Amino acid sequence: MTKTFDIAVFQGDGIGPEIMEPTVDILTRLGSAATQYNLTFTNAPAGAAHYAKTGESLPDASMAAARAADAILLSAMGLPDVRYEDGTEISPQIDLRKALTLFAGVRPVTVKKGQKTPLNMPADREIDFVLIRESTEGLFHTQGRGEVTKDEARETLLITRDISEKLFRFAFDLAKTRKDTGRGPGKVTCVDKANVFRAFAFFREMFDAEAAKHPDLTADHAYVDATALWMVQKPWDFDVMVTENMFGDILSDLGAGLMGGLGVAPSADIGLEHAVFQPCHGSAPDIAGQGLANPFAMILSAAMMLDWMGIKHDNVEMRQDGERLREAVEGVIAQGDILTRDLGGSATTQVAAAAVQRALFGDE
Ligand SMILES: NC(=O)c1ccc[n+]([C@@H]2O[C@H](COP(=O)([O-])OP(=O)(O)OC[C@H]3O[C@@H](n4cnc5c(N)ncnc54)[C@H](O)[C@@H]3O)[C@@H](O)[C@H]2O)c1
Ligand SMILES: CC(C)[C@H](C(=O)O)[C@@H](O)C(=O)O
Ligand SMILES: [Mg+2]
Repeated sequence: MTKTFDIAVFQGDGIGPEIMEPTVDILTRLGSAATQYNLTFTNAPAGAAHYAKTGESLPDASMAAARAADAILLSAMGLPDVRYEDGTEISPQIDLRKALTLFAGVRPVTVKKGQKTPLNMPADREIDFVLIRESTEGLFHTQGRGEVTKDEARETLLITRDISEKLFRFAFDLAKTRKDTGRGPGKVTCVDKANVFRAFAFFREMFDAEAAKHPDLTADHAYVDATALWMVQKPWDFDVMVTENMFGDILSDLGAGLMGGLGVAPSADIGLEHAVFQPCHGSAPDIAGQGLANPFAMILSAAMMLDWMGIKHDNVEMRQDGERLREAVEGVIAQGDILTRDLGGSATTQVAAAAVQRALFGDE
């Protein structure tokens, strides 16, 4: 039986619409060819340009569309020159994460054998780990509400039991799935700064409590500064790592760097009910409107969306399509002759996306 799923689409700012359009084209084609599912799309205006025009960064109607949708696709939001009155940038993606309690920011880092990486990696090595960034609290708790006087500025880092327990359960479940499918050794690393901050000792305590429930998995701890070093020196040692919001924001860009750049770094912000799928990168105003944007991170985020919906709704075809889509992008990257400028090629956004369609559908 064919089931229809509605996707809320946040095209966002800068290169956002340029990478969203080919992604929605691919998803539409996959949905039309499928027999077990069909996709519809609801446009949800939001972001910095929308704020500049209307005074609203995340209109109620867009928030309602996000809540009503089966999944949410988001390209990138924010522009350096458009700011709220408090001086911070327009960032409705943070509001979405908080409003929909999307505590698990899932940011996979993979470098296949032979894929370009700035690391001098032994030929027999591959990188394959998942960084889970808590995405609703931590140092982002007072985002936009920090106290600033003439002589002092203050922000608060918040770690709660409720969110941490959900976060760690998610991390161990993911490690178990990866182990069961032969993808990883079944190890979760808690990345913190428990040597200095009581909040992180509390974080670690809750991690250890969840770890005790999973004797079949390995749990370890690493300080965030050492983790940055090891992500460069021996990234193949990680399986699932789980960390606070700000640490995860920074380390996930380092992870993107290992893969060759932000243009190939997908992500998913997942809660118990809802999820947003978006690249790790921003609106790239420096290259917007020139056809230079790499669409792969956005397309890979769409593949994560199919994975998530396929599991949630037990829709085998959708899961298979998620896998096929990811393999198509990986195939184009491995082939190496049709790449955008950030990966050393000269293909436009449209040409790179068309190569993925060819790999998927066998187009001429
Ligand atoms: N998730 C998001 O929506 C998100 C993430 C990060 C930054 N931002 C916002 O985006 C704006 C720009 O921020 P920034 O410049 O620090 O980060 P950015 O990620 O937009 O760009 C950083 C660098 O990476 C390049 N880049 C990014 N995505 C690319 C792609 N798909 N293809 C090719 N090159 C790509 C850019 O050209 C730039 O040189 C800011 O307003 C920021 O707040 C949004
Ligand atoms: C643009 C910004 C608000 C966002 C964040 O800090 O979470 C981005 O850097 C990300 O990694 O998704
Ligand atoms: Mg970031």
